[in-house]
Amino acid sequence: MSEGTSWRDRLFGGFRKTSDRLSENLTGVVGTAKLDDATLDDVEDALIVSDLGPAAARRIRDKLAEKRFGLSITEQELKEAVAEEIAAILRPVAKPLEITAFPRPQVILVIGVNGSGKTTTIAKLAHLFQEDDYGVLLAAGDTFRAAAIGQLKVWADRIGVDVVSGPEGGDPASVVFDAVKQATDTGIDALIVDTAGRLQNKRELMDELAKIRKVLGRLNPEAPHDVVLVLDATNGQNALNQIDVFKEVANVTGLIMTKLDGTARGGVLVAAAEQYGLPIHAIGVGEKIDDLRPFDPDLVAKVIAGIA
Ligand SMILES: Nc1nc2c(ncn2[C@@H]2O[C@H](COP(=O)(O)OP(=O)(O)OP(=O)(O)O)[C@@H](O)[C@H]2O)c(=O)[nH]1
Repeated sequence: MSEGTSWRDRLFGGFRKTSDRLSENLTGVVGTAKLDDATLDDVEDALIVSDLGPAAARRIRDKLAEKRFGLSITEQELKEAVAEEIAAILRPVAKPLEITAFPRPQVILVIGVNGSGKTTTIAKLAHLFQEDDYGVLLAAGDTFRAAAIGQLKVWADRIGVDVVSGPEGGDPASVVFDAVKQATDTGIDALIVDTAGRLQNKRELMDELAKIRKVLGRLNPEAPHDVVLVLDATNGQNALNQIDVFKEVANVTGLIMTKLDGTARGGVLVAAAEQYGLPIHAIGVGEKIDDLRPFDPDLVAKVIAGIA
Protein backbone atom coordinates (compact mmCIF):
# COMPACT_ATOMS: atom_id res chain seq x y z
CA MET A 1 0.00 0.00 0.00
CA SER A 2 1.27 3.46 -0.67
CA GLU A 3 1.56 5.31 2.62
CA GLY A 4 0.45 8.86 3.35
CA THR A 5 -2.46 10.25 1.46
CA SER A 6 -4.04 6.96 0.57
CA TRP A 7 -4.22 5.76 4.17
CA ARG A 8 -5.31 9.21 5.26
CA ASP A 9 -8.10 9.16 2.66
CA ARG A 10 -9.14 5.69 3.68
CA LEU A 11 -9.15 6.72 7.31
CA PHE A 12 -11.38 9.67 6.55
CA GLY A 13 -13.56 7.44 4.37
CA GLY A 14 -13.71 4.76 7.04
CA PHE A 15 -14.58 7.16 9.83
CA ARG A 16 -17.08 9.06 7.72
CA LYS A 17 -20.14 7.93 9.65
CA THR A 18 -18.52 8.81 12.97
CA SER A 19 -17.37 12.23 11.71
CA ASP A 20 -20.75 12.97 10.19
CA ARG A 21 -22.44 12.11 13.44
CA LEU A 22 -20.31 14.32 15.68
CA SER A 23 -20.16 17.03 13.08
CA GLU A 24 -23.96 17.04 12.76
CA ASN A 25 -24.34 16.99 16.50
CA LEU A 26 -22.04 19.99 16.83
CA THR A 27 -23.71 21.90 14.04
CA GLY A 28 -25.90 24.71 15.28
CA VAL A 29 -24.71 24.60 18.89
CA VAL A 30 -22.89 27.91 18.61
CA GLY A 31 -25.92 30.04 19.46
CA THR A 32 -24.74 33.47 20.54
CA ALA A 33 -21.38 33.20 18.76
CA LYS A 34 -19.81 33.33 22.22
CA LEU A 35 -18.87 30.26 24.19
CA ASP A 36 -21.44 30.35 26.98
CA ASP A 37 -22.89 27.75 29.34
CA ALA A 38 -25.74 26.84 27.01
CA THR A 39 -23.30 26.15 24.16
CA LEU A 40 -21.03 24.15 26.46
CA ASP A 41 -24.03 22.07 27.60
CA ASP A 42 -24.90 21.38 23.96
CA VAL A 43 -21.30 20.43 23.14
CA GLU A 44 -21.21 18.04 26.09
CA ASP A 45 -24.51 16.44 24.98
CA ALA A 46 -23.27 16.17 21.39
CA LEU A 47 -20.15 14.35 22.57
CA ILE A 48 -22.14 11.96 24.76
CA VAL A 49 -24.60 11.04 22.01
CA SER A 50 -21.62 10.54 19.71
CA ASP A 51 -20.37 7.73 22.01
CA LEU A 52 -17.40 9.58 23.52
CA GLY A 53 -18.76 8.76 26.97
CA PRO A 54 -19.67 11.08 29.86
CA ALA A 55 -16.14 11.30 31.31
CA ALA A 56 -14.46 12.40 28.07
CA ALA A 57 -17.40 14.72 27.28
CA ARG A 58 -17.01 16.39 30.66
CA ARG A 59 -13.27 16.73 30.30
CA ILE A 60 -13.59 18.30 26.84
CA ARG A 61 -16.30 20.66 28.07
CA ASP A 62 -14.14 21.74 31.03
CA LYS A 63 -11.10 22.32 28.84
CA LEU A 64 -13.10 24.37 26.34
CA ALA A 65 -14.54 26.44 29.20
CA GLU A 66 -11.10 26.94 30.74
CA LYS A 67 -9.57 28.14 27.50
CA ARG A 68 -12.36 30.00 25.75
CA PHE A 69 -15.31 30.81 28.01
CA GLY A 70 -16.97 34.06 26.97
CA LEU A 71 -14.90 34.36 23.83
CA SER A 72 -16.41 34.42 20.38
CA ILE A 73 -16.20 31.18 18.50
CA THR A 74 -17.34 29.98 15.09
CA GLU A 75 -18.60 26.51 14.37
CA GLN A 76 -15.38 25.62 12.58
CA GLU A 77 -13.29 26.89 15.50
CA LEU A 78 -15.42 24.90 17.88
CA LYS A 79 -14.82 21.71 15.89
CA GLU A 80 -11.10 22.44 15.78
CA ALA A 81 -11.05 23.03 19.54
CA VAL A 82 -12.95 19.78 20.11
CA ALA A 83 -10.48 17.94 17.85
CA GLU A 84 -7.60 19.35 19.88
CA GLU A 85 -9.12 18.15 23.16
CA ILE A 86 -9.88 14.72 21.68
CA ALA A 87 -6.25 14.52 20.57
CA ALA A 88 -5.13 15.42 24.10
CA ILE A 89 -7.08 12.40 25.39
CA LEU A 90 -5.82 10.06 22.67
CA ARG A 91 -2.13 11.04 22.59
CA PRO A 92 -1.12 9.42 25.90
CA VAL A 93 -2.56 6.04 24.84
CA ALA A 94 -1.27 5.90 21.27
CA LYS A 95 1.43 3.26 21.34
CA PRO A 96 2.32 1.17 18.31
CA LEU A 97 3.06 -2.47 18.96
CA GLU A 98 6.82 -2.66 18.68
CA ILE A 99 9.04 -5.71 18.46
CA THR A 100 11.57 -5.20 21.23
CA ALA A 101 11.72 -8.57 23.01
CA PHE A 102 15.10 -10.03 23.69
CA PRO A 103 15.53 -12.90 23.37
CA ARG A 104 13.14 -13.33 20.47
CA PRO A 105 10.40 -14.20 19.78
CA GLN A 106 8.09 -11.53 21.10
CA VAL A 107 4.93 -13.40 22.03
CA ILE A 108 1.72 -11.50 21.39
CA LEU A 109 -1.43 -13.07 22.76
CA VAL A 110 -4.54 -11.82 20.98
CA ILE A 111 -7.82 -12.06 22.86
CA GLY A 112 -11.38 -10.91 22.22
CA VAL A 113 -14.88 -12.27 21.65
CA ASN A 114 -15.66 -14.26 18.52
CA GLY A 115 -16.56 -11.99 15.66
CA SER A 116 -14.65 -8.99 17.03
CA GLY A 117 -12.27 -9.28 14.09
CA LYS A 118 -9.54 -11.12 15.96
CA THR A 119 -8.39 -13.44 13.18
CA THR A 120 -8.42 -10.73 10.54
CA THR A 121 -6.55 -8.42 12.89
CA ILE A 122 -3.88 -11.06 13.54
CA ALA A 123 -3.28 -11.33 9.80
CA LYS A 124 -3.19 -7.56 9.39
CA LEU A 125 -0.78 -7.22 12.30
CA ALA A 126 1.45 -9.91 10.84
CA HIS A 127 1.40 -7.99 7.57
CA LEU A 128 2.42 -4.77 9.32
CA PHE A 129 5.37 -6.58 10.92
CA GLN A 130 6.31 -8.10 7.58
CA GLU A 131 6.42 -4.62 6.09
CA ASP A 132 9.09 -3.85 8.70
CA ASP A 133 10.97 -7.02 7.70
CA TYR A 134 10.21 -8.96 10.84
CA GLY A 135 9.78 -12.72 10.68
CA VAL A 136 6.32 -13.68 11.91
CA LEU A 137 4.72 -16.96 13.00
CA LEU A 138 1.08 -17.52 13.91
CA ALA A 139 -0.34 -19.97 16.44
CA ALA A 140 -3.92 -21.22 16.09
CA GLY A 141 -4.70 -21.19 19.79
CA ASP A 142 -8.45 -21.10 19.19
CA THR A 143 -8.79 -24.87 18.93
CA PHE A 144 -12.42 -24.68 19.94
CA ARG A 145 -13.71 -24.34 16.38
CA ALA A 146 -12.23 -25.89 13.24
CA ALA A 147 -13.43 -22.84 11.30
CA ALA A 148 -11.22 -20.56 13.39
CA ILE A 149 -8.14 -22.66 12.62
CA GLY A 150 -9.09 -22.81 8.92
CA GLN A 151 -9.65 -19.09 8.69
CA LEU A 152 -6.27 -18.31 10.23
CA LYS A 153 -4.63 -20.65 7.74
CA VAL A 154 -6.33 -18.97 4.80
CA TRP A 155 -5.00 -15.59 5.91
CA ALA A 156 -1.56 -17.01 6.63
CA ASP A 157 -1.37 -18.48 3.11
CA ARG A 158 -2.30 -15.14 1.64
CA ILE A 159 0.47 -13.28 3.41
CA GLY A 160 2.98 -16.12 3.33
CA VAL A 161 3.49 -16.90 7.01
CA ASP A 162 3.43 -20.27 8.79
CA VAL A 163 0.77 -21.31 11.24
CA VAL A 164 1.27 -23.79 14.04
CA SER A 165 -2.00 -25.58 14.72
CA GLY A 166 -3.39 -28.68 16.40
CA PRO A 167 -6.58 -30.70 16.06
CA GLU A 168 -9.99 -29.17 16.70
CA GLY A 169 -10.75 -29.53 20.40
CA GLY A 170 -7.04 -30.01 21.14
CA ASP A 171 -5.13 -28.31 23.90
CA PRO A 172 -4.35 -24.67 23.04
CA ALA A 173 -1.43 -24.68 25.47
CA SER A 174 0.21 -27.47 23.53
CA VAL A 175 -0.20 -25.56 20.25
CA VAL A 176 1.40 -22.55 21.91
CA PHE A 177 4.24 -24.68 23.26
CA ASP A 178 4.99 -26.04 19.78
CA ALA A 179 4.73 -22.56 18.29
CA VAL A 180 7.21 -21.02 20.73
CA LYS A 181 9.66 -23.84 20.07
CA GLN A 182 9.32 -23.44 16.31
CA ALA A 183 9.64 -19.65 16.57
CA THR A 184 12.74 -19.95 18.73
CA ASP A 185 14.36 -22.59 16.54
CA THR A 186 13.76 -20.65 13.35
CA GLY A 187 14.68 -17.20 14.67
CA ILE A 188 11.21 -15.70 14.34
CA ASP A 189 10.76 -12.15 15.66
CA ALA A 190 7.05 -12.13 16.48
CA LEU A 191 4.76 -14.99 17.42
CA ILE A 192 1.11 -13.98 17.30
CA VAL A 193 -1.25 -16.29 19.16
CA ASP A 194 -4.96 -16.52 18.39
CA THR A 195 -7.13 -17.54 21.33
CA ALA A 196 -10.72 -18.64 21.84
CA GLY A 197 -13.17 -15.90 22.72
CA ARG A 198 -15.78 -17.72 24.75
CA LEU A 199 -16.82 -15.01 27.11
CA GLN A 200 -20.01 -16.81 28.07
CA ASN A 201 -17.85 -19.10 30.13
CA LYS A 202 -15.47 -16.84 31.97
CA ARG A 203 -14.06 -19.55 34.20
CA GLU A 204 -13.07 -21.75 31.25
CA LEU A 205 -11.57 -18.83 29.39
CA MET A 206 -9.60 -17.79 32.44
CA ASP A 207 -8.33 -21.33 32.97
CA GLU A 208 -7.36 -21.64 29.32
CA LEU A 209 -5.45 -18.35 29.31
CA ALA A 210 -3.79 -19.26 32.61
CA LYS A 211 -2.64 -22.55 31.13
CA ILE A 212 -1.26 -20.83 28.03
CA ARG A 213 0.58 -18.38 30.27
CA LYS A 214 2.03 -21.17 32.36
CA VAL A 215 3.39 -22.96 29.29
CA LEU A 216 4.75 -19.72 27.88
CA GLY A 217 6.34 -18.85 31.21
CA ARG A 218 8.19 -22.15 31.27
CA LEU A 219 9.75 -21.41 27.89
CA ASN A 220 10.31 -17.71 28.41
CA PRO A 221 9.54 -15.98 31.72
CA GLU A 222 8.84 -12.70 29.89
CA ALA A 223 6.14 -14.18 27.66
CA PRO A 224 3.52 -13.21 26.74
CA HIS A 225 5.06 -9.82 26.11
CA ASP A 226 1.75 -8.39 24.95
CA VAL A 227 -1.87 -9.31 25.61
CA VAL A 228 -3.86 -7.44 23.00
CA LEU A 229 -7.62 -7.17 23.28
CA VAL A 230 -9.46 -6.80 19.97
CA LEU A 231 -12.68 -4.81 20.19
CA ASP A 232 -15.40 -4.27 17.63
CA ALA A 233 -16.28 -0.56 17.57
CA THR A 234 -19.76 -1.27 16.23
CA ASN A 235 -20.58 -2.65 19.70
CA GLY A 236 -20.36 0.85 21.17
CA GLN A 237 -20.77 0.80 24.94
CA ASN A 238 -20.67 -2.99 24.92
CA ALA A 239 -17.09 -2.84 23.62
CA LEU A 240 -16.24 -0.95 26.80
CA ASN A 241 -17.95 -3.60 28.93
CA GLN A 242 -15.74 -6.17 27.21
CA ILE A 243 -12.65 -4.30 28.43
CA ASP A 244 -13.93 -4.73 32.00
CA VAL A 245 -14.54 -8.44 31.54
CA PHE A 246 -11.27 -9.21 29.75
CA LYS A 247 -9.30 -7.21 32.30
CA GLU A 248 -10.71 -9.64 34.86
CA VAL A 249 -9.64 -12.74 32.95
CA ALA A 250 -6.34 -11.56 31.47
CA ASN A 251 -3.71 -8.95 32.05
CA VAL A 252 -4.66 -6.84 29.03
CA THR A 253 -1.70 -4.72 27.92
CA GLY A 254 -3.25 -2.95 24.95
CA LEU A 255 -6.20 -2.58 22.61
CA ILE A 256 -6.90 -2.75 18.91
CA MET A 257 -10.26 -1.44 17.80
CA THR A 258 -11.71 -2.83 14.58
CA LYS A 259 -14.58 -2.01 12.23
CA LEU A 260 -14.30 1.72 12.68
CA ASP A 261 -15.47 1.91 9.09
CA GLY A 262 -19.17 1.48 8.63
CA THR A 263 -20.08 2.60 12.13
CA ALA A 264 -21.08 5.95 13.56
CA ARG A 265 -19.81 4.76 16.93
CA GLY A 266 -16.10 5.52 16.45
CA GLY A 267 -16.32 7.95 19.37
CA VAL A 268 -16.09 4.89 21.58
CA LEU A 269 -12.36 4.96 20.92
CA VAL A 270 -12.17 8.21 22.90
CA ALA A 271 -14.36 6.77 25.66
CA ALA A 272 -12.03 3.76 25.91
CA ALA A 273 -8.94 5.99 26.08
CA GLU A 274 -10.46 8.21 28.77
CA GLN A 275 -11.91 5.43 30.91
CA TYR A 276 -9.16 2.83 30.76
CA GLY A 277 -5.95 4.55 29.70
CA LEU A 278 -4.82 1.31 28.07
CA PRO A 279 -2.45 1.66 25.11
CA ILE A 280 -4.24 1.68 21.76
CA HIS A 281 -1.94 0.01 19.28
CA ALA A 282 -3.81 0.17 16.01
CA ILE A 283 -7.21 0.60 14.44
CA GLY A 284 -9.02 -1.36 11.75
CA VAL A 285 -11.00 0.42 9.08
CA GLY A 286 -11.80 -2.36 6.64
CA GLU A 287 -11.57 -6.01 5.74
CA LYS A 288 -8.47 -5.86 3.59
CA ILE A 289 -4.99 -6.83 4.72
CA ASP A 290 -3.68 -3.27 4.81
CA ASP A 291 -6.73 -1.84 6.57
CA LEU A 292 -4.96 -1.84 9.93
CA ARG A 293 -2.53 0.92 10.76
CA PRO A 294 -0.82 2.18 13.90
CA PHE A 295 -2.95 4.61 15.77
CA ASP A 296 -2.26 8.26 14.93
CA PRO A 297 -4.02 10.30 17.65
CA ASP A 298 -3.92 13.71 15.98
CA LEU A 299 -5.23 12.44 12.68
CA VAL A 300 -7.93 10.31 14.30
CA ALA A 301 -9.02 13.24 16.50
CA LYS A 302 -9.48 15.42 13.42
CA VAL A 303 -11.35 12.69 11.64
CA ILE A 304 -13.70 12.11 14.58
CA ALA A 305 -14.39 15.83 14.92
CA GLY A 306 -15.10 16.01 11.21
CA ILE A 307 -12.38 18.46 10.19
CA ALA A 308 -10.05 17.62 7.36
N1 LIG B 1 -15.57 -3.58 7.99
C1 LIG B 1 -14.65 -4.21 8.72
N2 LIG B 1 -14.77 -5.52 8.89
C2 LIG B 1 -13.83 -6.14 9.64
C3 LIG B 1 -12.74 -5.45 10.23
N3 LIG B 1 -12.01 -6.37 10.90
C4 LIG B 1 -12.60 -7.56 10.74
N4 LIG B 1 -13.71 -7.44 9.96
C5 LIG B 1 -14.67 -8.46 9.55
O1 LIG B 1 -15.33 -8.97 10.69
C6 LIG B 1 -15.68 -10.32 10.51
C7 LIG B 1 -15.18 -11.13 11.70
O2 LIG B 1 -13.79 -11.09 11.69
P1 LIG B 1 -12.90 -12.30 12.20
O3 LIG B 1 -11.51 -11.88 12.03
O4 LIG B 1 -13.39 -13.56 11.64
O5 LIG B 1 -13.30 -12.26 13.73
P2 LIG B 1 -12.92 -13.22 14.90
O6 LIG B 1 -12.97 -12.39 16.12
O7 LIG B 1 -11.68 -13.98 14.62
O8 LIG B 1 -14.16 -14.12 14.87
P3 LIG B 1 -14.27 -15.67 14.82
O9 LIG B 1 -13.56 -16.09 13.59
O10 LIG B 1 -15.74 -15.84 14.80
O11 LIG B 1 -13.60 -16.09 16.09
C8 LIG B 1 -15.06 -10.75 9.18
O12 LIG B 1 -16.05 -10.71 8.20
C9 LIG B 1 -14.01 -9.67 8.91
O13 LIG B 1 -13.78 -9.45 7.55
C10 LIG B 1 -12.65 -4.03 10.02
O14 LIG B 1 -11.76 -3.31 10.53
N5 LIG B 1 -13.64 -3.47 9.27
